[in-house]
Amino acid sequence: MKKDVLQHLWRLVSPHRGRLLVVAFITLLSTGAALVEPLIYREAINDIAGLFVKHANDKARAAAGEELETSDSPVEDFLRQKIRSAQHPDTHHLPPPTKKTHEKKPHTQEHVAERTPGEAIHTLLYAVLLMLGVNVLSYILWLYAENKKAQLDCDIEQEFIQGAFAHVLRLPLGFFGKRAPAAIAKQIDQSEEVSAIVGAFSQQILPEVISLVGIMAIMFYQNTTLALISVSLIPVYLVIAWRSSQKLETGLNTYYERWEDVSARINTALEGIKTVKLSGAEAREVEEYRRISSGAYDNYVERTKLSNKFGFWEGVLSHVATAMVLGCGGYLALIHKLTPGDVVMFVAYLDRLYSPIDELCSLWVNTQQHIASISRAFRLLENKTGEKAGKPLLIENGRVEFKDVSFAYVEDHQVLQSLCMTFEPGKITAIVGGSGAGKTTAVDLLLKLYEPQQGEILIDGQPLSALDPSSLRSHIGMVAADGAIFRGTLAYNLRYKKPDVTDAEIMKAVEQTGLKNLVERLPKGLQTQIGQNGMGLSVGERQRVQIARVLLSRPKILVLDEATANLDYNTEAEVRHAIHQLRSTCTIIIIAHRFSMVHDADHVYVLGGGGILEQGTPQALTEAGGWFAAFAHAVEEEEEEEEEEESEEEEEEEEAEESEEESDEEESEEEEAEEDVEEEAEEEKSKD
Ligand SMILES: Nc1ncnc2c1ncn2[C@@H]1O[C@H](COP(=O)(O)OP(=O)(O)OP(=O)(O)O)[C@@H](O)[C@H]1O
Repeated sequence: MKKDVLQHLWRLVSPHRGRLLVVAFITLLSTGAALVEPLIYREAINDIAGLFVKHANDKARAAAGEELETSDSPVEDFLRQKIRSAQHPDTHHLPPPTKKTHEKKPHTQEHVAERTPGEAIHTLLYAVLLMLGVNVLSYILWLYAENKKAQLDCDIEQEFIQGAFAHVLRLPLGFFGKRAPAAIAKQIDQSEEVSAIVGAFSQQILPEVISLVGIMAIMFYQNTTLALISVSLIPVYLVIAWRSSQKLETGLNTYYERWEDVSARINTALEGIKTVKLSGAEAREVEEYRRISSGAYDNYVERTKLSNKFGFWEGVLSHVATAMVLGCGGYLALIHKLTPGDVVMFVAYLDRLYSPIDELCSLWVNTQQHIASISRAFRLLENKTGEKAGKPLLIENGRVEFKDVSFAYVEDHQVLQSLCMTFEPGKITAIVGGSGAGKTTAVDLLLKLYEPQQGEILIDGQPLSALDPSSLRSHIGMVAADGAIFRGTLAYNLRYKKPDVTDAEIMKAVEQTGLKNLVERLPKGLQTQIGQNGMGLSVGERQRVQIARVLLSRPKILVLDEATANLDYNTEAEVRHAIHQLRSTCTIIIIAHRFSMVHDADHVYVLGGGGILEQGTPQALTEAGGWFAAFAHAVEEEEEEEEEEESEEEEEEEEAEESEEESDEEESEEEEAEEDVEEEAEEEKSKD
């Protein structure tokens, strides 16, 4: 086990060491029964054996005409008489016992002392009561320790997962591009492993070691020869256990990685369920799952087989040891070197001796596995690339300045090169350019999602590198085409960036973004549950929810990255109107492929080749006849076509409605005429 993993483990449990020790101590007390029980067996069995010894001696004494012992107790005499007549029906003619009192001597290892039936019954009764008492007490203590441990488990587990989750959330965005979210989630969620490790520390290692030492001490104290025989196979046992742990430890990292891949695969398919269905890829996804999971299952079966193989040899050894103790113990009892109670006691201890060794060995193997799994989470914690805290942003106007900013995601592909841009407060600045020109990258740098390799970005003169990311982001509202809608109510989603906004504020933002109809249509209005990724909302509605969310946060800097790409022109006009209302209090940055979104901007930057191709007002750029002019021309034509299509559709709809109304009117006229005819006919009938 590596030193750093031990350090992590210690850091995990050390704040709770007091409670851990309490659980360990109570568990230790509860295992005390295991130490006491064989001693009770010995006393009970030796006293019962003493009964037979006494009976044999009594018979010999009677044959020799000696006086038989008796007691003052009538119960004792009755039992004695009962046993004698049950064992020897022909001895009823024996003379009644005289008043010679019995003297109770202790058993020694060489011989079993005589016991009267009363004494044997007495011991048996005490043994039964003592065993019951000890076991019930031990069970109560165990229960208490279990409950304490469950609470401790939850606390440590929660602390650990919470810490890992918080740490991962602070890692830079680049980290999340490398691994599937489900695999990261599995790496964070180490609940089973934490619980097992806490259990090992609190309930297993210490109590098992102490009971092992206690059992050995008692065995050696009772009989060195038999104790030596009992422990003679332990070294072989330990070698097997050590080899088993070595073999099972190898490849653990790959093993856990495979299971993470399995989770990631299922999750990815479920997240993209619509694409899976539309591509008819259900069977392929299942086959892919089968391929990935087969490797993980094969590995699991291999490990289980290996573990069972070693388990088999460990079991054989403990049975051989029991047989040896029984054989040698029986022989020693035969030659009067041990009492039968001693032999039974040793066999009972032997069972308890191998059980903690077995427990400790499998604990070692299991703990290795749990630690291998948990150290994957520790590795996440060791990732120190997390966002560093900094000074809070003291925002005044929200002026943004890019000063010679260069950035590359990977070597050999410079996305931005010495980029200089200024975004003035109270103005709308647009960034346009071809696909892959670096527009989104530029605003991601402004949001501190990535750090530029060169240059500096300033907000109201404060360099971004010195600012706290959370403070910075709290002043910037960003609407992106791929923004998330979370599972929860519509109100929860709207409040996500600013949880304390009032219902009235929400309703205002809802109106500004054209969401009013949606809210009225939904069964529970703002309290309607929205599915994962906005399931249940149209794409345009999802985008409007995000725009409303950002408007509610009243940002000083507003960034719209393709925010209206999925809106029709009427809704886009509504949103544009809402955005323009913020103009006086906000620095607005718009990235768009639609001319309608940028034609009334105050300034436009055209990005390309890592830098600025053109800049100026939309009018100046259109007249200059460069990239922007071509863009404006092409997009205008497209937009006009789309607008025409939309207006044609609207006209058609209106016409259809009108014709429906007309036909309705005609129908109602016909119905009225029919009703009149029917009425007239009835009137004529009644006259007749
Ligand atoms: N996480 C990433 N890792 C590596 N390369 C990336 C990453 N994100 C973007 N890129 C690359 O950086 C370049 C700029 O991407 P960016 O998204 O900023 O372009 P864009 O101008 O916003 O494009 P579009 O208009 O298509 O959205 C592209 O070549 C893209 O492939």
